[in-house]
Amino acid sequence: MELGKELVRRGIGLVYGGGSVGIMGVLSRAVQEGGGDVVGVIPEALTPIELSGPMVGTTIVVRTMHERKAKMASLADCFIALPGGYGTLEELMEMLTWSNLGFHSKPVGVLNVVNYYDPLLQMFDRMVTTGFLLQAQRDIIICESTPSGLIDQLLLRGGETARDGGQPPLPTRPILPSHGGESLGGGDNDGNNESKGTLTVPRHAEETGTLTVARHAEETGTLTVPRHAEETGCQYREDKAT
Ligand SMILES: C/C(=C\CNc1ncnc2c1ncn2[C@@H]1O[C@H](COP(=O)(O)O)[C@@H](O)[C@H]1O)CO
Repeated sequence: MELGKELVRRGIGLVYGGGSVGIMGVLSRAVQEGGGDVVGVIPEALTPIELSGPMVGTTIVVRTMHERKAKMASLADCFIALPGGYGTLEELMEMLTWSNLGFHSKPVGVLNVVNYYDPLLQMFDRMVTTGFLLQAQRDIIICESTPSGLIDQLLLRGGETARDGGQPPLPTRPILPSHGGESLGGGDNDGNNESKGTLTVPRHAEETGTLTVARHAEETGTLTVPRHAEETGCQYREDKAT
C-alpha cells in the first residue's frame, strides 16, 4: 500500500489497531515488510486470530477499547484516518475532539482517497456556516488525497505546534443556542426569538462552564462560567436593554 511505503521511505513508524484484517492489515504488513517499526495495540477481546488475524509487529494487549485508544494516542505523534466505517469515524472524532479541547496538540489528518471523505468534510463546513464550529476548529483537520501530500502537511503542522510550545490555544466558541441557530431554521415555533439556549463549554474535564445566551447573541447575552472564567476564551457581552 502506498501509505505504508511512504512511511517507510521517510523512516516513520506505525502505531495501529493490531491485527491483520482489512486495510489495517494491508498497511501494517506494508510497513513491516519495508523494514519499518510497527506497534499494534489491541484489546484482549479482539486478539483471537479468527477475529483479527495474526498480529503484525510488536503487539500491546490492553483490556478495553478505551485503553486502546488512549494508548495509541499517547504513542503516536500524529493521526491519520484512512477510509473506514464506524470504528474509524469514532477514532477520528475522538482525536479531533481531544485536540479541540486542548488534551493533545498532535496533527490530525484524513487521507481522502477518491473523495471518500467529501461528505464528512462538507458536514464540517456546514457546522461552521451554522455557527456550531469556528473556522479555527474546522481547520484542525488536515485533508489530502495522497499519502505523500498528507504526510507533508502533518509534518508541517507538527513542526508549527512544536515551535508554539506544544499546546495550542483553545479556540473561542461560537455563541449560539445548542438547539440550532437562525441559519438552521431555528427559533421558536411561535416566533419568539428571545428564548435562551445553553451551550456547554468544556475546557478541561474538571473545569466545565456553561454559557447561556439569547437567541440573538448580539442583542442580549449572559455568560455564566463558574470557574476560571478568565481562561475560557469565551466572549462576554453585557446585557443591554433594547
Ligand atoms: C469483526 C470483529 C473484529 C475485526 N477485527 C478487528 N481487529 C482489531 N481492530 C478492529 C477490528 N475491526 C475493527 N477494528 C478497529 O476499528 C477500527 C476500524 O473500524 P471500522 O468500523 O472498520 O472503521 C480500526 O482502527 C480498529 O481500531 C469483531 O467481531
